[in-house]
Amino acid sequence: METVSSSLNTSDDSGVDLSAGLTTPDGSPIFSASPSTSTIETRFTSLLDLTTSDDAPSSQIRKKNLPDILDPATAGGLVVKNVCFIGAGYVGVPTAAVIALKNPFLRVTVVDRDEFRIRRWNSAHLPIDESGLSEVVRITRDGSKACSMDAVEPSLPRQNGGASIPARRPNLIFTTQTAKSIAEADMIFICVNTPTKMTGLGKGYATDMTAVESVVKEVAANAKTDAILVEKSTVPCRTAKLVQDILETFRPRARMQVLSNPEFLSEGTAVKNLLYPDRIIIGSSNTVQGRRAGAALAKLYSTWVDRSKILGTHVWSSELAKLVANAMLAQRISSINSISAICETTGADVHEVAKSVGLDPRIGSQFLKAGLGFGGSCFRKDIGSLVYLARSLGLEEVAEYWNQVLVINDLQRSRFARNVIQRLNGTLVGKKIAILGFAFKKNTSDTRESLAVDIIRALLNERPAEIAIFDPWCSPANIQRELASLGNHACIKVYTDPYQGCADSNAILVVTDWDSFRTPSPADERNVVKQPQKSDTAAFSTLAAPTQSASTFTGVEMEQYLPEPACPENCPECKTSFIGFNPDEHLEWARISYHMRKPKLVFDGRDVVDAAEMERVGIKVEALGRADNGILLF
Ligand SMILES: NC(=O)C1=CN([C@@H]2O[C@H](COP(=O)(O)OP(=O)(O)OC[C@H]3O[C@@H](n4cnc5c(N)ncnc54)[C@H](O)[C@@H]3O)[C@@H](O)[C@H]2O)C=CC1
Ligand SMILES: O=C(O)[C@H]1O[C@H](OP(=O)(O)OP(=O)(O)OC[C@H]2O[C@@H](n3ccc(=O)[nH]c3=O)[C@H](O)[C@@H]2O)[C@H](O)[C@@H](O)[C@@H]1O
Repeated sequence: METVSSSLNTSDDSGVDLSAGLTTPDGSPIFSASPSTSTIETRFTSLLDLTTSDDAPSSQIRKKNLPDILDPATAGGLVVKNVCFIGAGYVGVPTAAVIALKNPFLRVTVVDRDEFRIRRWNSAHLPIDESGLSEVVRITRDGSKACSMDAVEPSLPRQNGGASIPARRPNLIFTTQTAKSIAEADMIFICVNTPTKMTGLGKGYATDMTAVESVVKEVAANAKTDAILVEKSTVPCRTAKLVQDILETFRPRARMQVLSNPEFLSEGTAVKNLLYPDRIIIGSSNTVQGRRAGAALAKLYSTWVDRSKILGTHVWSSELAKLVANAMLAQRISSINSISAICETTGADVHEVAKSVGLDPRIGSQFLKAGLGFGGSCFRKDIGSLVYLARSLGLEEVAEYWNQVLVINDLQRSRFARNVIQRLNGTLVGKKIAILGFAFKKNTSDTRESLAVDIIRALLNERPAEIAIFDPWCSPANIQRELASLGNHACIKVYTDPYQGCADSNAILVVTDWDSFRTPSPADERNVVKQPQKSDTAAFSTLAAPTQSASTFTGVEMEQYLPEPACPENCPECKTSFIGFNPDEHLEWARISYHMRKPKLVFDGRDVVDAAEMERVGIKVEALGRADNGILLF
């Protein structure tokens, strides 16, 4: 990596007293043996060894104000020209694409061992559906033409009085050439998956570090000696030590720095979250080199993120903060879901309770939506990781506290399935059950940790005639793949037409909160636009600091786009492109009701249908978190 001259003092410049002993805020030695630490598993014992010579614990940093990570004195002079993202998934690509967009002179390479995925990222058929992502990828991967601002968005503020958007060269590359891409990079982001271990030590809780370990070995073998390695994947606290140890083992003379820079985006709003982040956390070791590396990363973000939102922390704090953020969000969901069970038998309405509680600004309204529990690829595994960490430290009560979030989460689906079976007279034999929604939440086609799978598993035991699945956005192939864990069941069918899927069903289960399943209301009409707005695409091109108002998109073909890569003859994706129901349309519930069989029940697991409206079309609704109509107390 190129280094330009810097005023950086090589002695410690953080204002932190590094001579102090390794102590916690209460003065006790960090991670000192507690009565139960003898049970700490060996893997964590080695991770907990804090005695690296160039490092200081975060407790010492906490005693003084953190230095501004973008302070020129901290920043040093590292020049980053090439970055490499390893892992072309939900995190790797949106993050790489937005960094490429906002740093047009940076060369951004995304590598993945999955050739199919990379081929699709290089095609007109992107493998991940995210609002605004195809626009950003087209501009950064293909470059763009100069074009007039007026053609794009007359109301957007002009830069330098100019009325045109300059052309851009491509600066985002997708490839399977891992070794070459790593070798060229000044900074390498690890964005590979970190699922839960399914076998062996810590199974069901501990993080499976196989992919991270394999990537770090590739970095050790191929990277520049002073490359910066960034943990973007969500990893257990103290992974940076593990990474550093692997680097030192396989590349003893290298001087690579390891940073933690966790990602907080949510699927469905990834581009928006990346363009307007709440915060950027950059964890580094408490050394001159560590802070310098952190500052080099902070500089990439500072091209569009206000420096007040870029927080430098110690690397362990950064790693742990990501797990804690997810655990606390999930904890709110389990908290309100635990109340939904009480509501169902008392006559209270959990959604009214949540609204009443959330109006207290100290509590806030977000993540208080009761439903079937949280799905998706991260909450479960990240809480599992936290539980495992606590257990490994001998903190059984802490582990149990967080584990309870998972227990309540599973309970929601089993309560829901049990209610379905009971309301259908305790038997599903000869009955058709339709499932509306397979994605783990609306506005994504991600089927990982779908809530539907647990429900279907429970229903299958009752030998239904058919379980029909419809989702407006998930491809039938992905749904089938996700169902493979249930084994072969001829009664499960996946439909691309909701009306066919629901025809002849005795009951319909609403499993995903898609707006299209809602009974329309005037409020819905006002909120239908979820597509990209012209102004944001314009902001992409001008590199103007985006305004908060330009936070949605409208998917208009922009005149600065260059043609997308042409598909080969017989392109498999052109043939199999999934064209389902338009997610912006509302289901016609009257039409569905007409073709249903008695007792025409809808079990609403997501609070999306209005019981009175449904009653009008002949459907009875059983809503999670609301009293059964028969149990009203007054
Ligand atoms: N999905 C999300 O919304 C968020 C995920 N995260 C974290 O980011 C990490 C990645 O998650 P996703 O992007 O969802 O996963 P993903 O499964 O979509 O993508 C991971 C990619 O890494 C590739 N990969 C695995 N091992 C590789 C290797 N040795 N060499 C090259 N490529 C390799 C896989 O082929 C895959 O394409 C995880 O740690 C996750 O917890 C963090 C925030 C949000
Ligand atoms: O680490 C990650 O992977 C990400 O996990 C979540 O993002 P995501 O899983 O994409 O989706 P969320 O919007 O958080 O929803 C997760 C699940 O909780 C459910 N949920 C959410 C909110 C709520 O009030 N109630 C509720 O049941 C959703 O339906 C969904 O099944 C976090 O919100 C992100 O900040 C984080 O970066």
